[in-house]
Amino acid sequence: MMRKIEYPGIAEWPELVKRPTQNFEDLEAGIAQTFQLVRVQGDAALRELAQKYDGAQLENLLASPEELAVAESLLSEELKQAILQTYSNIQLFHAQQAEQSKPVETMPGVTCWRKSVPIDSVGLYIPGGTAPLFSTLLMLGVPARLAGCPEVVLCTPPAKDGSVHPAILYTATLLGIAKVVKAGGAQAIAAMAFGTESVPAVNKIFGPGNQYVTVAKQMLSKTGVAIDLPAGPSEVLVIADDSANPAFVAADLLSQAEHGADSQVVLLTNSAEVLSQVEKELQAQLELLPRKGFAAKALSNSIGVVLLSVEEMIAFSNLYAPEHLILSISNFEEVLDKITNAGSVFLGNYSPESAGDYASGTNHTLPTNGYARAYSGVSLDSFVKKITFQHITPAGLQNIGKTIEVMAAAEGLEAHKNAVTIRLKEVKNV
Ligand SMILES: NC(=O)c1ccc[n+]([C@@H]2O[C@H](COP(=O)([O-])OP(=O)(O)OC[C@H]3O[C@@H](n4cnc5c(N)ncnc54)[C@H](O)[C@@H]3O)[C@@H](O)[C@H]2O)c1
Ligand SMILES: N[C@H](CO)Cc1c[nH]c[nH+]1
Ligand SMILES: [Zn+2]
Repeated sequence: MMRKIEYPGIAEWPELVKRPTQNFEDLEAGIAQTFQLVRVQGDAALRELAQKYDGAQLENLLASPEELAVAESLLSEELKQAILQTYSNIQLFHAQQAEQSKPVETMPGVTCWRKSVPIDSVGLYIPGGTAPLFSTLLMLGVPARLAGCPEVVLCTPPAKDGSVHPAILYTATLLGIAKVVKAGGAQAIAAMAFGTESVPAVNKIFGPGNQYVTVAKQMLSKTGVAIDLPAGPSEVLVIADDSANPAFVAADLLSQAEHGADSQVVLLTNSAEVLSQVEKELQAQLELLPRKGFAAKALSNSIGVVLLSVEEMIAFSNLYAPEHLILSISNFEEVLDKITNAGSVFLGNYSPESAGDYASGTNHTLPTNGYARAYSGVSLDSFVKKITFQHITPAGLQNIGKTIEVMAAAEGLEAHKNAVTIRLKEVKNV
């Protein structure tokens, strides 16, 4: 069960907001070996590691056109409808993120503008180690398509029999993604970063995953391949006052705890009574879960904290910077402006976090492990570069030229100054 902490002083908070410790050095050493193996042996390494980590013996690393074609017939109508509804909601929410940058005349004759240009090739990692997260494919594939990225590659771990879940294949087909690679973990990230015989190297890699996937993505920082954000083991922080429904709160905590043993969930409350009721609910609901083992382990890494007031709880939450924040408090409208660090926020007793995981339209690929202090979740912007343009007329150069010359001279960069002076001389002579 969760560790219970009552009225910790502010000095104790920095220790409390630390996620369960991981030995990153050991992880990095193993991942560096995987990177090297994939760089040198390409597809052969992917086959070897699929056998080692996923128990799958693969002839072909790519899902075949037949596997893709048959997937639809393996899904219920109900599930296909749910996928289509979710697709539509994500599309609606992300389409309105498109930026319309208008040209700005900063001085007469000096015009600047910015244009969003899709990233040429992107790789999507879809987690599949313990559950086939086809919802993540919608979260990444819909904005990739809206942005207009021409080349989209998908990697996901194979099941033991070498198959990929039909819902992932069906969703890939809906999105027009034909290259579905059966590779998981750090080896999938390496394949998309460096390329193999079957997997093209891409410019940017997207997607959440366990610690191996997340650390592998972070290790790419010096390779020239971009990543979306560190989106590791799922987490949720619930702020609950005495208007909260303990059964709902427990259900939300368990919804993220069941993702994996390395997930963490946090309950903050200003009522010791709410904490003990939630604990009872957690025990009862946990028993009913098929993924009880994962959830119980995650709960043992989790905390329930009693604080003095809503203000204190918000301050603690801002320091923790949760991936998901749920406000189960009566006056949530009054505190929205005080939230400074969170990936995605759910308001009131009837906004379960699962709504954002699946269907409301917001993106569920979100920063974990405190990275919400500085990172945003995936959005349409994640799939484009913003290129700036400018055009200066001869009259415009006369207006701005002196400013450039003075600044360049002050920095001691004479050639910069001269690039203006040489033109101004010509403009004056015309
Ligand atoms: N933050 C987010 O936005 C977000 C969204 C969805 C899911 N998630 C998280 O994604 C994760 C999915 O994890 P998962 O494990 O189910 O699937 P996964 O696909 O991320 O990882 C499975 C792969 O991990 C590798 N692996 C497993 N054990 C290994 C070992 N001992 N050494 C080296 N590699 C190993 C294997 O290659 C395997 O294919 C969960 O932690 C979940 O909480 C996060
Ligand atoms: N909660 C996860 C993000 O941390 C996303 C997800 C996918 N499926 C269910 N949940
Ligand atoms: Zn979830």
